Amino acid sequence: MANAFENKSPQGKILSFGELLLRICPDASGQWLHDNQLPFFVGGAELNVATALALWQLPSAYFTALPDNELSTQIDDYLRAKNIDTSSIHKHGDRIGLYYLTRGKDIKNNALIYDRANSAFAGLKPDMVNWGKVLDGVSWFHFSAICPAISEDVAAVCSEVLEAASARNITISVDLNYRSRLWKYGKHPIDIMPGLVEHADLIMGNVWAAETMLGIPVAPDIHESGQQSIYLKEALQTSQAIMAQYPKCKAVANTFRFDAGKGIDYYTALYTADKLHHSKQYETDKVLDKVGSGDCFMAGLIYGFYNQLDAQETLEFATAAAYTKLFIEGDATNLTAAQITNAIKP
Ligand SMILES: O=C(O)C(=O)C[C@H](O)[C@H](O)CO
Repeated sequence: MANAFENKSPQGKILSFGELLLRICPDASGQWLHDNQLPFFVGGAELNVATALALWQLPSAYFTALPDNELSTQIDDYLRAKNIDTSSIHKHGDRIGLYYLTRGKDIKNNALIYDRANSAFAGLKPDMVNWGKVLDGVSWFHFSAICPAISEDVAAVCSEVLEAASARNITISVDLNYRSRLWKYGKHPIDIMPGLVEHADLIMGNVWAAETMLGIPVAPDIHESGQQSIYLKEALQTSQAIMAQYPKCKAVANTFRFDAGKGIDYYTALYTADKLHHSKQYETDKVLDKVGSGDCFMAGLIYGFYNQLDAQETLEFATAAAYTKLFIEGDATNLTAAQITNAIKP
């Protein structure tokens, strides 16, 4: 069966929209102070998506805001060398956002420190950007729940660009990536996200994010058995509830990533055309870098739907993309589409 996006979009650019962040990586022992060295990576959830798509030979474009200075020019050159179209990057403001993450740690703990207040992206306001120009030639628009978590103004900008993209019949995807360290401006995700998600054709996240952001409840005893079949049943219910609540939505994807000692167990589900697909389960007892694995899954879904793969092929590609990212240091994948296809679990 062909996929749910088949007749939706002509094959234009895929524009990822979000804040570029530099990740600074101190080591846990403080050796960086003695060595005068702090490793870093270029990141930001939506840029990680754009980077993967460009590497996989799709027409990938990226919108962010950066200050008009020499550092931004170097970053711009770096992204263009990766075949990312940066022509719509908005130059204003004074800062590039940073985050510090202790080497080898996950963003879901105290090892994460944000230093992104007053960044150029956080300074975006409605009516500042000509969206007609930015969206010219775009057939797919991707954003994530990190953007509206930054400030009320940025949430309003998200709404503005989504209205413009919807009016142009552009396919829209969203990653419900919940960052509890953000959302500090007096609004909760549930106040903002439903109004943005209503524009989305493809919604990716997990059942807990759907609860926090869209108010779709998760069974309270879900962790009791730990069985895959119970989690998949929950994925089905959450997906059906999302589809009922958001009539524009054509596909919902959920990931399940559980810590297992120093490693993880990982599998995913995709609901589309009234059917729940699930991936193979991947297991590993060690992981190098979890950052950006979810972004890679998102990019894999876009890759599959854009290339008209069927739903199961799309899901297996996206899952292998996310899983293989766990062994790559840095924010984005460096594996080609062919390498990922070869890594799909038989
Ligand atoms: O938290 C953010 O805003 C980031 O973009 C940092 C990481 O790039 C992101 O969490 C990875 O998904």
